[in-house]
Amino acid sequence: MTGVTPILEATGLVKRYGRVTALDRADFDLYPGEVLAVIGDNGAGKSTLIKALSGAVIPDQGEIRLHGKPVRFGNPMEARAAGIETVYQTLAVSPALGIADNLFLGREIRKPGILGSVFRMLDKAEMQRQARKELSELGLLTIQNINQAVETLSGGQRQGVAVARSAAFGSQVVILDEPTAALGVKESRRVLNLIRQLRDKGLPIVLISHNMPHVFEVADRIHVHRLGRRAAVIHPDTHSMSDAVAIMTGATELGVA
Ligand SMILES: Nc1ncnc2c1ncn2[C@@H]1O[C@H](COP(=O)(O)OP(=O)(O)OP(=O)(O)O)[C@@H](O)[C@H]1O
Repeated sequence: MTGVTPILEATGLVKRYGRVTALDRADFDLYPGEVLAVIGDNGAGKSTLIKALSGAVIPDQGEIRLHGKPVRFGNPMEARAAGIETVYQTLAVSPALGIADNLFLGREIRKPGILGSVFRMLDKAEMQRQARKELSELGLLTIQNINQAVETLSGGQRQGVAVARSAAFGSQVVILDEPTAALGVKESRRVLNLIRQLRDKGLPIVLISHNMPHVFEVADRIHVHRLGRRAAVIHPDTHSMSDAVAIMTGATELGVA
């Protein structure tokens, strides 16, 4: 993609944990409007890369650029404020809260005027209205009751709420960490459709996954991580799953950036 500035880009990221080098001069780029999958063997450094991009880990060396401008995130809140939303498989939502509450967690809408500014009263009706709108735009309104506790939802619906939450707030980039790992076939399908919908709405997505068929189904490009760095970027239409596995395991160095 020559001539197009990546939305999110990293060069030469290094992160050491004692004697372990989790990131060893890793590069990364994400372009507008794409689903980029990140794959790699266990321990290859995928999580550390994603944590560095989302402010959860501060790299020892290297540079991260958002819209071409260097950024330094001291913590995940700073990355989020800059528009990088990360949905972790486990920490996606607060189970005991309702759907609308989950969507607005940490960004609650207050009532207008003095009720909100002084008495900090929440505008529940407005939050429910926006939650309903967001979920129906994403085709998730099979969920009947917007105040239903998230713990009563299915795994796929929960993931949907988490993804909707990340998509709802003017995000620039959404990072999904193993979104289908705990889901059944039907629920995985819904989440994959959701990923496509978000991409079609113009939101670029980073998808970390061990599930090759899912990766090959939705990704526009595939970043293959090996031994702490990007070993190759491949395309699902020109490379096979066995090419991907061969690069992951070091059996071949084939691949194009
Ligand atoms: N907090 C930490 N302290 C010490 N070592 C760590 C820490 N986090 C990651 N590592 C090490 O860094 C290397 C890369 O780990 P990372 O979790 O990034 O890999 P991964 O590709 O995400 O693996 P998996 O697919 O198994 O989740 C591993 O050797 C791991 O043991």
